[in-house]
Amino acid sequence: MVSKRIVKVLLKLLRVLVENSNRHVHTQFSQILHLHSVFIQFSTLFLQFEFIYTNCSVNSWGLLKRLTSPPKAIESTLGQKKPKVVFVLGGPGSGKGTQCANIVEHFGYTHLSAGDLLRAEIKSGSENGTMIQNMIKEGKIVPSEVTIKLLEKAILENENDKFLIDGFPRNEENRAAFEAVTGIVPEFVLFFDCPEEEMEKRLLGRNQGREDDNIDTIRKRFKVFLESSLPVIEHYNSKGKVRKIDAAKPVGEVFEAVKALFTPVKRGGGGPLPRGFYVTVTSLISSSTEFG
Ligand SMILES: Nc1ncnc2c1ncn2[C@@H]1O[C@H](COP(=O)(O)OP(=O)(O)O)[C@@H](O)[C@H]1O
Ligand SMILES: Nc1ccn([C@@H]2O[C@H](COP(=O)(O)OP(=O)(O)O)[C@@H](O)[C@H]2O)c(=O)n1
Repeated sequence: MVSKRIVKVLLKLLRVLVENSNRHVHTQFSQILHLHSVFIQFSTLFLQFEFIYTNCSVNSWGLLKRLTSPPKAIESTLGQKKPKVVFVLGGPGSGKGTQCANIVEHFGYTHLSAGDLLRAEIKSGSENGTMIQNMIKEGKIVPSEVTIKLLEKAILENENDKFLIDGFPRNEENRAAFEAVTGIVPEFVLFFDCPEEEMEKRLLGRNQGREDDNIDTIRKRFKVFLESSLPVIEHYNSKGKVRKIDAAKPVGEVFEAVKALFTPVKRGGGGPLPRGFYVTVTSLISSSTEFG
């Protein structure tokens, strides 16, 4: 250790000074002796500090830095990464996951499905598992804190800087909390617009063994989508961020429309929803909902 070596060199120097002492040297010698004693005290303290934290398996320099710098907020961690984020929204069964897989393949994004992350959390046996499972069974939205933590971890663990966040934000609480905690503003919001009858048919035929793909839960999810998720799309529409896709078409045709949004030279296939735009998902309710 450097400090031990310095102490040894100093002691050697002192010995040489004592051996060759004369009157002139003697005055300097007492000053050096004083300095030496101060130095020894400091070194001892430093060695004790080093010993304690090495034995606590903590890097003392790292610990010092952590103690002297303010606690890092999630925002600053994600803020440093500055990921490019596209939110992928749409009703249950509108084809979000299907199209995300295509975008990943063609445009190098990483797909993060909020629903998949929550299902993985249940499987991992986490303490939140039972709560998440019950919420999903009821088609309810899991508290933002839980979902945001999972998203943040997934973003930070991945080296990519381009992410498709699928199925999030699903309500105003999701949206506001994500913005407040991460500081991330989406590049745009990809909105898959699909009528209820089509989504219901797709979900009942999805066959992925999902507990929530039964008619009772599907109806609850449609209701939650209308009441809680559409206002989020409306919010982003008012900021000119929504790119609407007609998701009732066959997979290939839907992807052609999606491609246009991700290909810079061909950009222009989407664009913000015009004021007074009516979405087909509003067949879920008796009257249409007006955006803008
Ligand atoms: N454009 C489409 N036309 C017909 N079926 C589709 C289309 N897009 C997706 N599907 C099918 O519908 C089901 C739901 O699609 P998925 O991508 O899982 O939707 P979401 O992620 O929005 O819930 C899947 O079985 C999928 O294969
Ligand atoms: N942001 C989110 C996303 C999903 N979820 C839960 O996960 C369920 C499934 O979401 P999903 O995105 O995988 O599936 P779809 O409903 O879009 O088909 C939702 O019905 C919610 O219960 C949530 O609570 N919060």
